[in-house]
Amino acid sequence: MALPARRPSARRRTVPAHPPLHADAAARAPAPSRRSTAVIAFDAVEKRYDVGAIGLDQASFSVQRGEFVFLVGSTGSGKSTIMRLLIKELEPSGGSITVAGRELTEITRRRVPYYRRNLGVVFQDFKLLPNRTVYDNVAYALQVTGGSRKDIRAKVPDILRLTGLSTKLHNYPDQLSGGEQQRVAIARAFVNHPPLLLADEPTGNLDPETSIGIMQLLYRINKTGTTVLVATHDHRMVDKMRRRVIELSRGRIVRDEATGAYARDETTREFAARLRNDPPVAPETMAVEAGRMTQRSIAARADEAARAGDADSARDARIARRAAREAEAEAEATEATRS
Ligand SMILES: Nc1ncnc2c1ncn2[C@@H]1O[C@H](COP(=O)(O)OP(=O)(O)OP(=O)(O)O)[C@@H](O)[C@H]1O
Repeated sequence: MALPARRPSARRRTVPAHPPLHADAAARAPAPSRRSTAVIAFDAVEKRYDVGAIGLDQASFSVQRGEFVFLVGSTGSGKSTIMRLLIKELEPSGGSITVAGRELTEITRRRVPYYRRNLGVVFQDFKLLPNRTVYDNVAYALQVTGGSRKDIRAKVPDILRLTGLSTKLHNYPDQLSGGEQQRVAIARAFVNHPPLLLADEPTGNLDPETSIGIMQLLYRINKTGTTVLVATHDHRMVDKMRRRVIELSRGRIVRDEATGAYARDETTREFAARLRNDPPVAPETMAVEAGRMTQRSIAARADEAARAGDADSARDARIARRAAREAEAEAEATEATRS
């Protein structure tokens, strides 16, 4: 696609918040069930591959609108299977999957493309069109969903600004860094402002500093109201983000917790700053060092931070204290079993 003649508008436009997700309005599938208000609901989902491998084993979870959720777990635990079921690249062997209350098995093959218009999907390997520029890669996502030229001219510069790519419009993918390529992939996934964004290992090929930028971008997108589901191996990032975590093991959900939900809304600038500064005592560090750290010193740290009015430090210390208590209890229980 040719670049529009006029230069992208310098006007700043905020990303619109989302209307409720309509999973497949155009697909004219049966009316949504009223039993769930969740954006995503997995109910006892089974996925068995042809060769007998278990992709998912009785997996049940739901995600509400506006949530930011991490899927974690070791290799082969079922994260990608969840993503592929959600984009209807795979069909479940049992159970029920609903997106915005609509049962996915009721969406016929023919209607799948319409359903997918409600999803933004980002992969580890970017999947950019190599012979198209940054601008055209993003514009293409609008073209295939019937976007008008006017629409494209209005939306593409906006999304490239949001993703920090305004100066790279004319570059081809092989003229970009890995982080920039992933930004293009995110821009492409988000240009239609889908209510649900799925990212499968979005930082898998990136260095830690670049990964922070990508997570910051996903966080910014989430702040516009988009529900974000990220499958990742990046535990460090997950711990730093302190968002909801669903952990899988051999296709089963073994943990689902809202780790460290924020007490207040952060700006993306504050969020990035916090990611770059290690918390005084990170939960992960605490788990490792629990044996060496006395509860008294942690409590003192919490009191000190609270007195100094540093809410973040106080909160980190509180989390650390709780982790220490749990780790000590666990250590005592292990010792008791051994003796
Ligand atoms: N196409 C397939 N055919 C057969 N088995 C498969 C297929 N895809 C996945 N599996 C199996 O299903 C299980 C779950 O795989 P899945 O790709 O969902 O795991 P994952 O958690 O995403 O792993 P990774 O972190 O390595 O990407 C694994 O045992 C895997 O070998």
